[in-house]
Amino acid sequence: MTASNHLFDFHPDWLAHTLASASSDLPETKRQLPDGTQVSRKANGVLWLTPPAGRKNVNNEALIVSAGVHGNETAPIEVLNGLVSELFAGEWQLGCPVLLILGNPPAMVAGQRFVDVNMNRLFNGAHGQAKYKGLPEARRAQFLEEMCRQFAMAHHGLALSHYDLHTAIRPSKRERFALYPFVPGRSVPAVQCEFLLEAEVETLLLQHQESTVFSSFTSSLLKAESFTVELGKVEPFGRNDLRRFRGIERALRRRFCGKPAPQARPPFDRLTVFEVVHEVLNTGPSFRFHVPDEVANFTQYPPGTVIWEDDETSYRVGTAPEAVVFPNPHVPVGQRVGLMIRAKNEFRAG
Ligand SMILES: O=C(O)CCC(=O)N[C@@H](CCC(=O)O)C(=O)O
Ligand SMILES: [Zn+2]
Repeated sequence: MTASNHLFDFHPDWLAHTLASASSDLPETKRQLPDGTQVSRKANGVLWLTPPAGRKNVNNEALIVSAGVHGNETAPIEVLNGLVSELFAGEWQLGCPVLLILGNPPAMVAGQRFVDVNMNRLFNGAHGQAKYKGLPEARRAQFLEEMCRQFAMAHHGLALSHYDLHTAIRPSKRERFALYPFVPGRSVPAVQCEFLLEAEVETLLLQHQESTVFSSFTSSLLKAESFTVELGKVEPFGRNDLRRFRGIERALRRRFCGKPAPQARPPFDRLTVFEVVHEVLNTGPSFRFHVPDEVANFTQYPPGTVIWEDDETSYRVGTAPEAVVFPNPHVPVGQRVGLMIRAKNEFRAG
């Protein structure tokens, strides 16, 4: 009997087990891999991995990697599941502590972005708002915050990074891009830009304000270097072309193994950096969004274009062209309808 089928109650892998247990409250279960790596299944879809004492942590780091915070964004879930299967099969050994999270198992089973409420608007304490009281997604966000807090405390001497992996609803003129949460006074470390390039992510958006997304919580509260990483387009389980996700898979495997970073190589040796200049919010019944439904991420608009208006105000593109990301007017009042971004600079590796 292998460690994996024991831990996953005889399901073939972590993902199958997580889907089958989506509506259960599982107790913590611990196992040890043959090389001494400790595996703790903290709850459904949450694995806390610790290498054996004495193994050198070459990059002096601890990693949180999440996927499935939106249940229909399946490719990164399949990537993480594949890496867990490799580790459990002994194909490589763990080089640093890792917390792996499949965010919203009931939404994964339903094949939906969320069940009751978008979980990626519930972090940084937003889960405590009265309107979310009693909702399973609010409880899960609170639990995930607590898991991350405990993991950060347990490894407080190590550099903490968090990669929250997603796929986008719309097609994109830039296939893969990352968002860097806003924390006053900080800038993106070169080593993180190099990691994004290693993962074949060539575009970075700098957020302009703190928010209630998962990566903003781990950045602001846990001082992690965190990113939301958009890796392609939403597809159902089994319909992803996983060859398009090899970059992130390779780069994460390398970090999990604790190997040093490789030299950046063309074409993945420069990162285009954008800054968010305006967040479009649904302002209420008179809100009108002038970006059509089929527009791709990174579609550019010339100066002066009216992007949205309501009966009181409007937003026009400023003096330089701006592009739209995540256009989606079908959100509750007060929530994000899209981001307007402007090119800032380029990061060149090496
Ligand atoms: O394609 C879309 O419209 C949404 C894709 C997605 O889920 N993106 C994240 C971004 C989080 C961030 O701003 O860091 C989200 O909307 O939650
Ligand atoms: Zn998402």
